Amino acid sequence: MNLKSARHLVNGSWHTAGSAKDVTDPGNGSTVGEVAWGTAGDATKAADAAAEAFGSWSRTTVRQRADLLRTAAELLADRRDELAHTLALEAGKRLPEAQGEVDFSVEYFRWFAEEARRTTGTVSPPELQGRRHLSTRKPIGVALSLTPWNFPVSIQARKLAAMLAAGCTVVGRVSEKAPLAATGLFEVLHDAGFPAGVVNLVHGPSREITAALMSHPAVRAVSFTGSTGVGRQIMASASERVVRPLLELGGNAPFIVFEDADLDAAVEGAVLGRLRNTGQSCVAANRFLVQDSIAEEFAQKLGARFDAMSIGHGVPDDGAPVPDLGPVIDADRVSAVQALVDDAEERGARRVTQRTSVPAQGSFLAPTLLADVPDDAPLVTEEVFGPAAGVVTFSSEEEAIRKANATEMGLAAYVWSGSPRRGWDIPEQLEAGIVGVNDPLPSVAFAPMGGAKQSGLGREGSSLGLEEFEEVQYVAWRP
Ligand SMILES: NC(=O)c1ccc[n+]([C@@H]2O[C@H](COP(=O)([O-])OP(=O)(O)OC[C@H]3O[C@@H](n4cnc5c(N)ncnc54)[C@H](O)[C@@H]3O)[C@@H](O)[C@H]2O)c1
Ligand SMILES: O=CCCC(=O)O
Repeated sequence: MNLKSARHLVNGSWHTAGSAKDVTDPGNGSTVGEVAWGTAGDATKAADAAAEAFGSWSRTTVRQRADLLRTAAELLADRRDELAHTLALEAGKRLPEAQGEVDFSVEYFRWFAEEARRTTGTVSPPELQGRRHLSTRKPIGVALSLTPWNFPVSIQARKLAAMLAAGCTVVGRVSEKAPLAATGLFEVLHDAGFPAGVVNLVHGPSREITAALMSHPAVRAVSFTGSTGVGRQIMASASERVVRPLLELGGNAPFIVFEDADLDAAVEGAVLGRLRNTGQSCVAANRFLVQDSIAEEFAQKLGARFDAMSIGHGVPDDGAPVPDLGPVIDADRVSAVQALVDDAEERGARRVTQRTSVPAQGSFLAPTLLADVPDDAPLVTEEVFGPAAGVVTFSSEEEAIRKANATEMGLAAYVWSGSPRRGWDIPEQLEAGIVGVNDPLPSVAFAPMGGAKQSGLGREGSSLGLEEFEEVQYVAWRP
């Protein structure tokens, strides 16, 4: 595999048209590779290739598609360590988390290899003698897979596996901040034997490439993961040609802890829920809503856990232990998170964590917990996307639910309680697409992933993820 150079894949051939940009290791600022920097013309060629391949690929049997997806899963698993190493370097991940991301990506290819065979339709009983009513599911057309840097491999895998299982051909674009391992994923698909033109990839300036792809007449679906702001722009441009949008956007997950929770388990859940991927996860626990009777104890225990974490490069030299926390993606992310913390302190929030020192080289932040955070502080009203969070208190279930839902975002939410009734009742009242009950890591390939409100439209994974790339055709038949 060539994991130093993110190239374009068009009609089965790799090339590096255009100039190139460096890809940087957030853990020390060194260059780890380069990404080809194409143009709108390259994007159009990729969409042309996908359009040309659609006719034959959409008519392959589900058995053929399932077999290829299974081969891709096996090849991806074989290349796991190589891919994870590059992924850890370019995205600033801890090596075990990068390995976990590739393993998770394998699951999507396995799952959709199985789901491909279940694209069944219905036959409805007729109301008049002799008539027949059938509905079938067909691939929608050329689909676009546009993804961010935080989970660059697994988010592409979640989209590509579903699109290919449905019988769509694909053009992908990945974030220039972490394009190498994601390009390695496309290489896996190429090497697994997907025919030329079925899977294409183009790198380059986001607006120009996306505009060229969205205006291509064969493109019928766009699956975008990223910020809500860019998601709105994608949705507006999808409206021009009535392209079907699937949008996985920003979050602001409440992590609600009731006084009947196992407090130590809740604290451990909070560490994982907040600090997985150095806090840069769309489903991350963004703000802690804690019942007032246990709020101080929760904050002190969580603050102590944050302060005790080791911080460093995610791929340490010479067999040194992997640190508990890696860098964030770049200096802009450091400043954005720091600004939210500073602002909350100016509004009267109290710092619970003590540590401020971080490694001198690279984009690091000390994990930070604040208490007594006002309800309107951006630290709790906005997506932090980094290793900091605030504790807000509540005194009743009603107040917890009101505060949890007081956001335009609705991706994930977490509930910690020992009460089976709360485990059932509270999720029903939360405006979120995903709820973890005593579970800080809800994502699995076989369950639906997606958000309510401004966190997005549609679902990925599960059987619903396949339907996003299918058109239902109804046939009324008088034999
Ligand atoms: N809901 C989910 O499943 C999910 C998953 C991961 C990340 N996210 C969200 O993504 C955001 C962080 O990722 P990001 O900073 O890469 O997001 P982003 O929206 O800035 O970028 C996402 C992708 O879109 C491209 N892009 C940027 N501006 C564009 C434009 N004007 N037109 C077309 N493409 C454009 C980027 O190059 C990147 O590839 C967070 O808000 C996070 O919550 C959501
Ligand atoms: O950032 C969003 C993806 C998170 C996940 O897949 O669990």
